[in-house]
Amino acid sequence: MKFIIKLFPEITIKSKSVRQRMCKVLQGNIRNVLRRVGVEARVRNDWDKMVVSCDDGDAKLHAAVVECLKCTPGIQQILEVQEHRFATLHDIYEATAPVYGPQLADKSFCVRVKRKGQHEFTSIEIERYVGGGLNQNFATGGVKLKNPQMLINLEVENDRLYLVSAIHPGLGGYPLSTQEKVLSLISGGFDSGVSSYQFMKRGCRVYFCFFNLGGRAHEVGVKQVAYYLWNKFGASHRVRFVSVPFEPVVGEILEKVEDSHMGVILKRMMMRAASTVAADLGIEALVTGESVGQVSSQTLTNLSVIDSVTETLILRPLIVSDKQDIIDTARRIGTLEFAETMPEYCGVISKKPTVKARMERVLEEEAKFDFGVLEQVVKDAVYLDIRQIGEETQAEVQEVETVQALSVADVILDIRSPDEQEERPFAVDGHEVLHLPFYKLATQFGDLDQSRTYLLYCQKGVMSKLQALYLKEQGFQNVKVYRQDA
Ligand SMILES: Nc1ncnc2c1ncn2[C@@H]1O[C@H](COP(=O)(O)OP(=O)(O)OP(=O)(O)O)[C@@H](O)[C@H]1O
Repeated sequence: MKFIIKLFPEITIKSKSVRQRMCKVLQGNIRNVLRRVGVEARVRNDWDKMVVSCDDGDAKLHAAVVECLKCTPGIQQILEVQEHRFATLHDIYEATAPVYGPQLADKSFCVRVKRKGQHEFTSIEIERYVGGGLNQNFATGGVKLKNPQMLINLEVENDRLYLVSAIHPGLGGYPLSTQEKVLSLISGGFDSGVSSYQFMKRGCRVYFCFFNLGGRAHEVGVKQVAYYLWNKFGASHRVRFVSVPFEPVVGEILEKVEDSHMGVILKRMMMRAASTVAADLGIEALVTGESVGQVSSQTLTNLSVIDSVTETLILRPLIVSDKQDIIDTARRIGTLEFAETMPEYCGVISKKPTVKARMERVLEEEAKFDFGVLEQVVKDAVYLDIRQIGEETQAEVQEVETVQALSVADVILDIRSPDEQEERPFAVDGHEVLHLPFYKLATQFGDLDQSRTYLLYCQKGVMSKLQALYLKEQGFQNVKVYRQDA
């Protein structure tokens, strides 16, 4: 299969050398992400577009290739094409007729051509020639320029003809890693997932930093979101997931800091720790999901007090976004369901948080805080290669059996999101498959018939392992993981 990749529009205003560098990066990124789904692709750079050629086998793999390209930053549009060489106008018709002619029975149609290069004919002449030929030689429903039942898109460039069979919108943005790295403070809610995604789309390698405020389930959940985002939009490059065990800091704040200042001081502690982690990773900017006024304590005064704790640049891409827009983006990128069910583990919620923190007062409160505690948690931070999240889970859940063979009493529990279930229906011959999306497991697994054994199924086997671990922790022993290729 061949794909034409239309580059992000901003590339046209880049200098030749920047453009070359960005294209080279994108070429590599495309190869990398396709390799992850088992496809070795050739990527030809043609200045204003790229042509990706690969053997993508069956329909399932083809869909996986398209999905990868749709989620790769720096791509504006993806055209599925057949490539032909031609010399004359008639050659174009000859290549087009066998592909589209049989599909045109009784259908109105229209031919649209985009042309580049020196030719003896114009785009309109090609449209007329090919359209006329198809209309004469096949039993079509006639040419209709407005709202035809079938639109035939052709791209002509020098001596190459591309027959376009499908057009998919790309992500836009910049190719990943053409911009510098950032450290995203991720808490698993709607906001930090979206802010992380925005930086990936803009071409930054997004590393993740999570402050564990207490709660294994929260950490599992946040790891899931970070892994999901990386796997979907950023898998061309390795990044780290850093988990900082922040419970001792929370304890220290609860004990020593006056109630109204706890929130601001917790954030200042996070920024101090994140700056150290960032410096350690050679990263110059932190990203958060904060926006003005979202909660009463996210005032400009407080944000400014928070910022002053570090020289590291703090970026807040959602600063003026409306919550509904953030939620809509979360839904579009697939993080909504994670966020909706993320357990809240913040014990440091002031009953009456200050909206106008004063610096002197903050310093006074912080003077009571033992900074040795902060130093220690930063030392204890765990740095994971994000790919390890899958592997780590595997190691942690040794006691969760992964099975391939099914016994009659087993029930497969498909825990994928409803969208995914609809897109890629999953069935096993002669076996019962129940559907319970992962975000309902915590509340509804207990309602299932507990005399049965449930084999959790998801596409990649990562989520099912994490969830199996979680259920085991909740005391359910009747869970295993189901892999077709276990
Ligand atoms: N436990 C945490 N670990 C890492 N970052 C955090 C944590 N808690 C908060 N943050 C960062 O601070 C930002 C604001 O957090 P806050 O709790 O005030 O808002 P929020 O609405 O809960 O954010 P989100 O929707 O991203 O969870 C988050 O977007 C995130 O970037």
